[in-house]
Parts: sequence; structure tokens; C-alpha cells
Amino acid sequence: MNKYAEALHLVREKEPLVQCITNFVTVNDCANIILAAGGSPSMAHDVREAAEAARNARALVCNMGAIEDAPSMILAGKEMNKLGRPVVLDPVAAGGTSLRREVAAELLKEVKFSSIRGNASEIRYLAGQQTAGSGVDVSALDKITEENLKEAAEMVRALAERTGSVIAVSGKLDLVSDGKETAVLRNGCATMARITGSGCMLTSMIGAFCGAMPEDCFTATVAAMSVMGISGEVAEARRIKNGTGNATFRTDLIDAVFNMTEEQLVEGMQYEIL
Ligand SMILES: Nc1ncnc2c1ncn2[C@@H]1O[C@H](COP(=O)(O)OP(=O)(O)O)[C@@H](O)[C@H]1O
Ligand SMILES: Cc1ncsc1CCOP(=O)(O)O
Ligand SMILES: [Mg+2]
Repeated sequence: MNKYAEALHLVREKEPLVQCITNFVTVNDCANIILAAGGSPSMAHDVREAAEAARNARALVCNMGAIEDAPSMILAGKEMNKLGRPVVLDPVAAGGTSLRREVAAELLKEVKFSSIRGNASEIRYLAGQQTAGSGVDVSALDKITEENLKEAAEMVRALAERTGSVIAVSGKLDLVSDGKETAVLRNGCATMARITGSGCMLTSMIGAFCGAMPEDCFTATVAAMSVMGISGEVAEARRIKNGTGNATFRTDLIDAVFNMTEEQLVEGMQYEIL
């Protein structure tokens, strides 16, 4: 079986429990997209139970949109590291404020992440580049384009090598690297950036895929990013056909993940190893 199809198959077969410590803006969408993919979400985030709750899970997602929950992320992250289970980071607005810069550094020091997924401003900040990002959305100056693809791929590869994590940057072009292999993915559509939560949902889904395929978080991350991108294309076709807007798009995006088949994934993936 194609390894990306296998990753989707394993999510549905294993129904991994994914512990998400995530923000109040998009928490419901994150839970629903994990369910759509085939996993089982738990959003427990209180510092008094975070480590114990994580112990029951196959993967942990730490989303820095919940900056106030950083102590829970560290306790739960260390617990999952001890158990050898995947921990996924979404560095929401990592370079945006001094608090976020401090928390990002502390998380990277205290917890070993299997996979880190952010937009280009967030990942460029973690890589030590000067960035123009200040909020949760990517800055136009930081975006990855066909023109700067080579430089961006090297930035992502070097960060993966330095952290020992799979690094994933999302946008019009997605890049994923484990430090050895670097892939560019060309699925998705611009409407995905017109809803809040497409990034948080994607990171949550990476958690489900890594939980189902912990021995190969690179393949799991590429598969989850491709499922998300193809689902965006399906939802966009419906939006254009029906003349709907971003609210319906968000629902159609989750529906498309729910209905994604292994064949659709293999046929729809626009994937290239650089
Ligand atoms: N212009 C675009 N074209 C295609 N896909 C996009 C575009 N912008 C965002 N996406 C997709 O939307 C999802 C969320 O990515 P992104 O918007 O970068 O995250 P965030 O919401 O964290 O900033 C990813 O699957 C990404 O590939
Ligand atoms: C708007 C906002 N503010 C704090 S977290 C958050 C959600 C960000 O979600 P995404 O990065 O997936 O658009
Ligand atoms: Mg984001």
C-alpha cells in the first residue's frame, strides 16, 4: 500500500486518542477535524491533570494560541517524551510578543517535538530569521513562493536538523522536512487562509496521523498536510458551485476530511521531493 494511504488507513483503524492543549478560538474545530480524520480528541488542558490525561493518549498537540497553558504543555510534553509518544507543536504567533518568544524557547528546551507545524512567519522566527509576523497570520513578506522556494527549503531542512523534529511550513506551498528528506506540497486553496483555524486544525490532524504512525512522523505529517490540502480543494469547488462564503467553507472542509478516501489522497496529492 502507498505509505500516505497507509497513514490515513491507520488513523481510521487505530482511532488514536489525541490530547490537545489548544486555544479557545478554534478548539471546537480542532476536535471535529480529529474526529473527521478518524481519531478521538481530548481537549483537557488544566495544569492539574494535563500529564495524567496525556498518559492515556497516543499523541499530544501543544498549540501556542493557548499561551496561558504553557505550564500544562511542558508537564504533558515531558510525560509523552518519557513514554516515547509523539508531541506536535503549533507555534502560533511565536515571534509576535516577548511572552511568545520566551514561551517558544522554553517549550523547545523542555520538550522534544516529533513535528512542528506553523505558517512561514512562525517557522522563519523559530529558524532564527528576521520576520515580519506579529499576529497569528503569515506576513506577506515571509511567504514561501516558487521564487524563494530553494532558500525556504534550506531554512526548513536546517531547522529540522537542529531540533530533531519534522518541520512543516504551510501556505500556498507547504514544505515538510525531517532534515534528510524535504518535500514540497502544492495542494490547497486561498480560501483556507480566510477562515480562522485552518492551521490549528491541520496541526491537530498531524497529531492524529503521528499518533497512528509514531514510527514515521515525516510520512504522517506529509499525509495529514495532503489530506488537508485536498480537502480544501473539495470545499473550494463547492463554494464556487454554490456561491457560499467562508463559514460554509469551514464546514465543507471538515466534511471533505470525513469523506476522504485513500484513493482520493493518492490521486490528489501534489507532492515533490526536492
Ligand atoms: N494561498 C493558499 N493556497 C493554498 N493553500 C493554502 C493557502 N493558504 C493557506 N493554505 C493552506 O491552509 C492550511 C493552513 O495553513 P496556514 O494558513 O499557513 O496556517 P495558519 O492558519 O496557522 O496561518 C494549510 O493546509 C495550507 O496549505
Ligand atoms: C485568532 C487566534 N488568536 C489566538 S489563537 C487564534 C487562532 C489561530 O488559528 P489559525 O492559525 O489556525 O488560523
Ligand atoms: Mg496558525
